[in-house]
Amino acid sequence: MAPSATDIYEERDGQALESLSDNIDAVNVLKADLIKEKSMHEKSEFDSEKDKTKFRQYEDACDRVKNFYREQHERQTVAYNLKARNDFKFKTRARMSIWEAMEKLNTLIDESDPDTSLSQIEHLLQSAEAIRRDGKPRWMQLTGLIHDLGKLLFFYGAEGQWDVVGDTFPVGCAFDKRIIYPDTFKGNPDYNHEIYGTKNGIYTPGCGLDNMMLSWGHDEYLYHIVKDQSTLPAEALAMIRYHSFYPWHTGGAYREFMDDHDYDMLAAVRAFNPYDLYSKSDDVPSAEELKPYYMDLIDEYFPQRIINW
Ligand SMILES: O[C@H]1[C@H](O)[C@@H](O)[C@H](O)[C@@H](O)[C@H]1O
Ligand SMILES: [Fe+2]
Ligand SMILES: [Fe+2]
Repeated sequence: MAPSATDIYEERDGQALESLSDNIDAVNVLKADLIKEKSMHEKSEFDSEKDKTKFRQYEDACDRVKNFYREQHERQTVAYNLKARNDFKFKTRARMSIWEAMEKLNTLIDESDPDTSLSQIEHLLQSAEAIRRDGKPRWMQLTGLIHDLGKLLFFYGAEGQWDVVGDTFPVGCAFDKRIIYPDTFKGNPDYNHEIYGTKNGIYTPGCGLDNMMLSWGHDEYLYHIVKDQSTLPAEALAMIRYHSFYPWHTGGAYREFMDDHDYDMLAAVRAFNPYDLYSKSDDVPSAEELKPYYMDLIDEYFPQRIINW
Protein backbone atom coordinates (compact mmCIF):
# COMPACT_ATOMS: atom_id res chain seq x y z
CA MET A 1 0.00 0.00 0.00
CA ALA A 2 1.31 3.46 -0.88
CA PRO A 3 2.24 5.57 2.14
CA SER A 4 -0.38 8.14 3.13
CA ALA A 5 0.41 11.83 3.48
CA THR A 6 0.50 11.53 7.30
CA ASP A 7 2.98 8.62 7.08
CA ILE A 8 5.25 10.78 4.97
CA TYR A 9 4.97 13.73 7.34
CA GLU A 10 5.60 11.52 10.36
CA GLU A 11 8.68 10.04 8.78
CA ARG A 12 9.95 13.50 7.85
CA ASP A 13 9.27 14.80 11.38
CA GLY A 14 11.09 11.80 12.80
CA GLN A 15 14.12 12.48 10.65
CA ALA A 16 14.05 16.15 11.51
CA LEU A 17 13.87 15.30 15.20
CA GLU A 18 16.75 12.88 14.92
CA SER A 19 18.99 15.37 13.23
CA LEU A 20 17.93 18.02 15.76
CA SER A 21 18.94 15.76 18.61
CA ASP A 22 22.23 14.97 16.86
CA ASN A 23 22.83 18.70 16.65
CA ILE A 24 22.00 19.16 20.34
CA ASP A 25 24.47 16.38 21.22
CA ALA A 26 27.16 18.07 19.14
CA VAL A 27 26.49 21.42 20.83
CA ASN A 28 26.68 19.77 24.25
CA VAL A 29 30.02 18.18 23.46
CA LEU A 30 31.32 21.55 22.30
CA LYS A 31 30.04 23.20 25.46
CA ALA A 32 31.75 20.60 27.65
CA ASP A 33 35.02 21.22 25.84
CA LEU A 34 34.63 24.96 26.27
CA ILE A 35 34.03 24.58 30.00
CA LYS A 36 37.13 22.44 30.30
CA GLU A 37 39.19 24.91 28.30
CA LYS A 38 37.92 27.81 30.34
CA SER A 39 38.55 26.21 33.69
CA MET A 40 42.05 25.19 32.59
CA HIS A 41 43.01 28.78 31.85
CA GLU A 42 41.07 30.43 34.63
CA LYS A 43 42.68 28.69 37.60
CA SER A 44 42.12 30.69 40.73
CA GLU A 45 45.25 31.76 42.53
CA PHE A 46 44.24 29.41 45.29
CA ASP A 47 44.00 26.49 42.94
CA SER A 48 47.38 26.87 41.29
CA GLU A 49 49.24 27.33 44.58
CA LYS A 50 48.48 23.78 45.67
CA ASP A 51 50.35 20.57 44.93
CA LYS A 52 47.46 18.50 43.70
CA THR A 53 49.32 15.23 43.73
CA LYS A 54 48.95 15.32 47.50
CA PHE A 55 45.15 14.96 47.45
CA ARG A 56 42.75 12.09 46.68
CA GLN A 57 45.44 9.42 46.40
CA TYR A 58 43.09 6.48 46.83
CA GLU A 59 45.52 3.77 45.83
CA ASP A 60 47.78 4.75 48.74
CA ALA A 61 44.89 5.34 51.14
CA CYS A 62 44.60 3.51 54.45
CA ASP A 63 42.33 0.50 55.03
CA ARG A 64 39.74 2.67 56.74
CA VAL A 65 39.09 4.47 53.41
CA LYS A 66 39.24 1.31 51.30
CA ASN A 67 36.84 -0.58 53.57
CA PHE A 68 34.51 2.37 53.63
CA TYR A 69 34.20 2.42 49.82
CA ARG A 70 33.83 -1.34 49.51
CA GLU A 71 30.86 -1.21 51.87
CA GLN A 72 29.36 1.85 50.16
CA HIS A 73 29.72 0.40 46.67
CA GLU A 74 28.13 -2.87 47.70
CA ARG A 75 25.18 -1.31 49.53
CA GLN A 76 24.06 1.70 47.45
CA THR A 77 21.35 0.03 45.37
CA VAL A 78 18.25 1.38 43.62
CA ALA A 79 16.08 -0.25 46.30
CA TYR A 80 18.04 1.39 49.12
CA ASN A 81 17.91 4.78 47.40
CA LEU A 82 14.16 4.68 46.92
CA LYS A 83 13.71 3.81 50.57
CA ALA A 84 16.09 6.54 51.78
CA ARG A 85 14.29 9.20 49.73
CA ASN A 86 10.95 8.06 51.01
CA ASP A 87 12.11 8.15 54.65
CA PHE A 88 13.52 11.62 54.08
CA LYS A 89 10.26 13.05 52.78
CA PHE A 90 8.16 12.13 55.75
CA LYS A 91 10.47 13.00 58.58
CA THR A 92 11.85 16.10 60.28
CA ARG A 93 14.89 14.89 62.16
CA ALA A 94 15.64 17.92 64.28
CA ARG A 95 15.16 21.66 64.54
CA MET A 96 18.26 23.80 65.05
CA SER A 97 20.19 26.74 63.61
CA ILE A 98 22.98 26.39 61.03
CA TRP A 99 25.63 27.16 63.61
CA GLU A 100 24.23 24.58 66.04
CA ALA A 101 24.30 22.05 63.22
CA MET A 102 27.98 22.83 62.59
CA GLU A 103 28.73 22.24 66.26
CA LYS A 104 26.74 19.04 66.37
CA LEU A 105 28.65 17.69 63.40
CA ASN A 106 31.91 18.28 65.12
CA THR A 107 32.26 14.80 66.58
CA LEU A 108 32.08 13.11 63.19
CA ILE A 109 35.36 12.01 61.61
CA ASP A 110 34.73 11.22 57.96
CA GLU A 111 35.93 7.66 57.19
CA SER A 112 35.94 8.23 53.44
CA ASP A 113 38.38 11.10 53.50
CA PRO A 114 42.07 10.36 52.89
CA ASP A 115 43.02 14.05 53.12
CA THR A 116 41.89 15.37 56.47
CA SER A 117 41.44 14.21 60.00
CA LEU A 118 40.19 17.62 61.08
CA SER A 119 36.71 18.03 62.48
CA GLN A 120 33.90 19.05 60.16
CA ILE A 121 33.52 22.56 61.56
CA GLU A 122 37.19 23.15 60.77
CA HIS A 123 36.79 21.84 57.23
CA LEU A 124 33.72 24.02 56.68
CA LEU A 125 35.50 27.14 57.91
CA GLN A 126 38.60 26.34 55.84
CA SER A 127 36.45 26.09 52.70
CA ALA A 128 34.50 29.27 53.42
CA GLU A 129 37.62 31.24 54.31
CA ALA A 130 39.43 30.15 51.14
CA ILE A 131 36.45 31.36 49.09
CA ARG A 132 36.34 34.63 51.03
CA ARG A 133 40.09 35.24 50.60
CA ASP A 134 39.67 34.90 46.84
CA GLY A 135 37.02 37.65 46.87
CA LYS A 136 34.18 35.39 45.75
CA PRO A 137 30.54 36.44 46.33
CA ARG A 138 28.92 36.15 49.74
CA TRP A 139 26.49 33.43 48.66
CA MET A 140 29.46 31.28 47.63
CA GLN A 141 31.24 31.85 50.94
CA LEU A 142 28.11 30.67 52.71
CA THR A 143 27.91 27.65 50.41
CA GLY A 144 31.44 26.75 51.46
CA LEU A 145 30.44 27.10 55.08
CA ILE A 146 27.45 24.78 54.88
CA HIS A 147 28.22 22.38 52.02
CA ASP A 148 28.91 19.34 54.24
CA LEU A 149 26.21 19.94 56.85
CA GLY A 150 24.23 17.09 55.29
CA LYS A 151 26.58 14.78 57.19
CA LEU A 152 24.20 15.41 60.10
CA LEU A 153 22.31 12.48 58.60
CA PHE A 154 24.78 10.28 60.41
CA PHE A 155 23.16 11.20 63.72
CA TYR A 156 19.62 10.69 62.49
CA GLY A 157 19.00 7.14 61.40
CA ALA A 158 21.77 6.54 58.86
CA GLU A 159 22.86 2.92 58.58
CA GLY A 160 26.53 3.83 58.87
CA GLN A 161 28.83 6.28 57.13
CA TRP A 162 28.39 4.54 53.77
CA ASP A 163 25.02 6.27 53.27
CA VAL A 164 26.28 9.68 54.40
CA VAL A 165 29.79 10.54 53.14
CA GLY A 166 32.11 9.72 50.23
CA ASP A 167 31.96 10.40 46.50
CA THR A 168 28.61 9.95 44.76
CA PHE A 169 27.52 8.17 41.56
CA PRO A 170 24.19 7.39 39.89
CA VAL A 171 22.34 4.19 40.73
CA GLY A 172 19.99 2.57 38.20
CA CYS A 173 22.57 2.39 35.39
CA ALA A 174 25.99 0.77 34.98
CA PHE A 175 28.65 2.00 37.41
CA ASP A 176 31.28 3.96 35.49
CA LYS A 177 34.95 2.99 35.60
CA ARG A 178 35.83 6.55 36.59
CA ILE A 179 34.33 6.07 40.06
CA ILE A 180 37.11 5.34 42.57
CA TYR A 181 37.65 1.62 43.29
CA PRO A 182 35.33 0.58 40.43
CA ASP A 183 35.95 -3.13 41.01
CA THR A 184 34.23 -3.04 44.37
CA PHE A 185 30.86 -2.69 42.62
CA LYS A 186 30.96 -6.35 41.69
CA GLY A 187 29.45 -7.12 45.09
CA ASN A 188 26.49 -4.75 44.51
CA PRO A 189 23.23 -6.64 43.83
CA ASP A 190 22.45 -4.18 40.98
CA TYR A 191 25.73 -4.90 39.21
CA ASN A 192 24.37 -7.69 37.01
CA HIS A 193 20.74 -6.52 37.03
CA GLU A 194 19.09 -6.79 33.61
CA ILE A 195 18.23 -3.07 33.51
CA TYR A 196 20.30 -1.33 36.20
CA GLY A 197 23.40 -3.11 34.93
CA THR A 198 23.14 -1.67 31.39
CA LYS A 199 24.87 1.49 30.16
CA ASN A 200 21.79 3.76 30.27
CA GLY A 201 19.81 1.68 32.75
CA ILE A 202 16.54 3.39 33.71
CA TYR A 203 17.64 6.71 32.13
CA THR A 204 17.55 8.29 28.67
CA PRO A 205 20.49 10.28 27.29
CA GLY A 206 19.81 14.00 27.74
CA CYS A 207 17.32 13.40 30.57
CA GLY A 208 19.14 15.88 32.85
CA LEU A 209 20.91 15.14 36.13
CA ASP A 210 17.84 16.28 37.99
CA ASN A 211 16.14 13.15 36.78
CA MET A 212 18.91 10.82 37.87
CA MET A 213 19.18 9.22 41.27
CA LEU A 214 22.62 9.88 42.76
CA SER A 215 23.71 7.63 45.61
CA TRP A 216 22.02 8.85 48.79
CA GLY A 217 24.13 10.82 51.23
CA HIS A 218 25.00 14.26 52.56
CA ASP A 219 24.81 16.07 49.20
CA GLU A 220 21.30 15.11 48.25
CA TYR A 221 19.95 15.50 51.77
CA LEU A 222 21.34 19.01 52.26
CA TYR A 223 20.33 20.07 48.76
CA HIS A 224 16.66 19.53 49.59
CA ILE A 225 16.91 21.37 52.88
CA VAL A 226 18.69 24.36 51.40
CA LYS A 227 16.42 24.51 48.36
CA ASP A 228 13.34 24.71 50.59
CA GLN A 229 14.63 26.89 53.40
CA SER A 230 17.12 29.37 51.98
CA THR A 231 17.30 32.02 49.29
CA LEU A 232 20.63 30.75 47.90
CA PRO A 233 20.90 30.80 44.05
CA ALA A 234 20.77 27.79 41.70
CA GLU A 235 24.58 27.68 41.47
CA ALA A 236 24.83 27.24 45.24
CA LEU A 237 22.28 24.43 45.13
CA ALA A 238 24.28 22.68 42.41
CA MET A 239 27.53 23.09 44.34
CA ILE A 240 25.88 21.38 47.30
CA ARG A 241 24.11 18.67 45.36
CA TYR A 242 27.00 17.64 43.13
CA HIS A 243 30.15 18.48 45.07
CA SER A 244 30.90 14.78 45.75
CA PHE A 245 30.05 13.69 42.22
CA TYR A 246 33.73 13.45 41.25
CA PRO A 247 33.27 10.94 38.41
CA TRP A 248 31.15 13.62 36.73
CA HIS A 249 32.63 17.01 37.64
CA THR A 250 36.25 15.89 37.48
CA GLY A 251 36.22 12.51 35.75
CA GLY A 252 34.04 13.55 32.78
CA ALA A 253 31.66 10.58 33.11
CA TYR A 254 27.86 10.62 32.59
CA ARG A 255 28.01 13.66 30.26
CA GLU A 256 25.52 12.02 27.91
CA PHE A 257 22.74 12.41 30.47
CA MET A 258 23.18 16.16 30.93
CA ASP A 259 20.75 18.81 29.72
CA ASP A 260 21.51 22.46 28.97
CA HIS A 261 21.05 23.65 32.54
CA ASP A 262 23.51 21.01 33.78
CA TYR A 263 26.28 22.52 31.65
CA ASP A 264 25.90 25.85 33.43
CA MET A 265 25.83 24.06 36.76
CA LEU A 266 28.95 22.05 35.89
CA ALA A 267 30.91 25.28 35.55
CA ALA A 268 29.70 26.35 39.02
CA VAL A 269 30.56 23.01 40.63
CA ARG A 270 34.02 23.03 39.08
CA ALA A 271 34.61 26.55 40.38
CA PHE A 272 33.66 25.40 43.87
CA ASN A 273 35.62 22.15 43.99
CA PRO A 274 39.17 23.50 44.61
CA TYR A 275 37.98 25.35 47.71
CA ASP A 276 36.48 22.17 49.13
CA LEU A 277 39.43 19.94 48.31
CA TYR A 278 42.60 21.99 48.53
CA SER A 279 41.65 24.06 51.58
CA LYS A 280 42.18 20.90 53.61
CA SER A 281 45.87 21.74 53.95
CA ASP A 282 45.30 25.34 55.13
CA ASP A 283 45.80 26.60 58.67
CA VAL A 284 43.06 25.65 61.09
CA PRO A 285 40.70 28.62 61.51
CA SER A 286 39.30 29.75 64.85
CA ALA A 287 35.56 29.14 65.02
CA GLU A 288 35.08 31.63 67.85
CA GLU A 289 36.81 34.46 65.97
CA LEU A 290 34.95 33.85 62.73
CA LYS A 291 31.52 33.24 64.22
CA PRO A 292 30.20 36.86 64.10
CA TYR A 293 31.07 37.26 60.40
CA TYR A 294 29.41 34.01 59.41
CA MET A 295 26.36 34.49 61.65
CA ASP A 296 25.53 37.61 59.62
CA LEU A 297 26.03 35.73 56.40
CA ILE A 298 23.74 32.90 57.54
CA ASP A 299 21.00 35.40 58.48
CA GLU A 300 21.20 36.91 55.02
CA TYR A 301 20.19 33.73 53.22
CA PHE A 302 18.27 31.71 55.82
CA PRO A 303 15.33 33.93 56.78
CA GLN A 304 13.99 31.49 59.39
CA ARG A 305 16.82 31.10 61.86
CA ILE A 306 15.77 27.63 62.98
CA ILE A 307 16.04 25.02 60.24
CA ASN A 308 14.00 21.82 59.91
CA TRP A 309 16.59 19.08 59.45
O1 LIG B 1 35.74 11.89 51.45
C1 LIG B 1 35.11 13.00 50.93
C2 LIG B 1 34.11 13.61 51.88
O2 LIG B 1 33.20 12.69 52.36
C3 LIG B 1 33.41 14.77 51.26
O3 LIG B 1 32.54 15.41 52.10
C4 LIG B 1 32.76 14.43 49.97
O4 LIG B 1 32.11 15.52 49.48
C5 LIG B 1 33.80 13.90 49.03
O5 LIG B 1 33.32 13.65 47.78
C6 LIG B 1 34.50 12.69 49.59
O6 LIG B 1 35.45 12.22 48.73
FE1 LIG C 1 31.15 16.67 51.08
FE1 LIG D 1 33.75 19.21 51.96
